[in-house]
Amino acid sequence: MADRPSSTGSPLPPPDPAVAAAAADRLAGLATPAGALGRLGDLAVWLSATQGQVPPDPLTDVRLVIFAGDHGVARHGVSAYPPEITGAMVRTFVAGRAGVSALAAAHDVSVRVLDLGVDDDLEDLAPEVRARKVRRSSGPIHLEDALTAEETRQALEAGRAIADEEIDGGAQLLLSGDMGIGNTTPAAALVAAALGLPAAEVTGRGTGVDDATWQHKVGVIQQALDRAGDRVLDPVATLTALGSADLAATTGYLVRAAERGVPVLLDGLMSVACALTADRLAPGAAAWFAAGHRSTEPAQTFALAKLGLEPVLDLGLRLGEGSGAVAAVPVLRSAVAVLRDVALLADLLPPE
Ligand SMILES: O=C(O)c1ccc[n+]([C@@H]2O[C@H](COP(=O)([O-])O)[C@@H](O)[C@H]2O)c1
Ligand SMILES: Cc1cc2nc[nH]c2cc1C
Repeated sequence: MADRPSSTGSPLPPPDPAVAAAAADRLAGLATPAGALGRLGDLAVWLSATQGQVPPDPLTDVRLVIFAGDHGVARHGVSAYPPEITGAMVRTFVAGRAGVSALAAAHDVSVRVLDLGVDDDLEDLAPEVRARKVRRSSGPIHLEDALTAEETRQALEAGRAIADEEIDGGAQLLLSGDMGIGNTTPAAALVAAALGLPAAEVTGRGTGVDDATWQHKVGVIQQALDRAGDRVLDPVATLTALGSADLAATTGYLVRAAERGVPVLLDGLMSVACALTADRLAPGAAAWFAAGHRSTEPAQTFALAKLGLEPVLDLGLRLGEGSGAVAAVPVLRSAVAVLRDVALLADLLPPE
């Protein structure tokens, strides 16, 4: 696959390599056969390095932010559901009754939902939910730009500020989630743009479109890519042409978490498409990301491969909302527990 160049920035520093080496030493010395902890061991080493300490602290403050927005393209026959669902689901997150709400309650993850571009004023909700709103919906990307350059800047900045708020509030691990009917179309376009792939390879079934709708969706994504032209060489211009306020904000949130040295657990297609964009904007950011799960969307698998991330779970999920990331949190907590609490083999054996 033909890679696109990154546009800006010197590489971000990775999680501390010396701490990673010390964590790997401790892992190797645990009272388990060598390698027996498999990927739990890898995750424990990564978490140690992100925290800069061995063993890592237990994950008691895990926070999900759901970035919500509508997409002009959703009025052009690319989804199995109408755009009115987006605002209704934002109200459902606030009420704590969505799929992700149940998972988050089960796994002690806090949930914050923010309207970046929902095509509904949501005036019945608390002003905090709307405080970062950039606009109502986005331009239909096959016909016009999703955003203006100024709106993209504003949304990226909003995402950065949201990450700062959560980190300053004590987050040890951040999760990103999405809500927006039609959003698998711009997210797949972002991945195609970053990786130089044709629409037919990245297009998935989203909420469950039939064959004819899938074929139409491929055409819409290819038209959007052709319309964007060379702007796909620049990640910010790509967000303006093909993204949306919620996807740009998610990207800013991920970049800022990596800059602040706070680990992120990614979710499905939207989260991972934004992680790919974040790593284009701030090369090295991906070292701060882990993949919660593999979504059924093909574009997510391409983006994960490019980022070098192996998902923790593979459950056939395609809900979005941050659900796959939240479902993976107990696995990360398990990784921390083994590196903290398992005895050292050397301590079990009588001294020679
Ligand atoms: O996270 C994923 O990979 C994922 C895959 C398919 C669908 N979704 C969710 O479904 C909505 C987008 O699907 P669609 O068909 O409307 O583009 C949006 O609200 C997402 O949260 C999410
Ligand atoms: C009901 C519903 C809930 C969702 N959550 C994320 N995307 C969604 C799409 C629909 C249609």
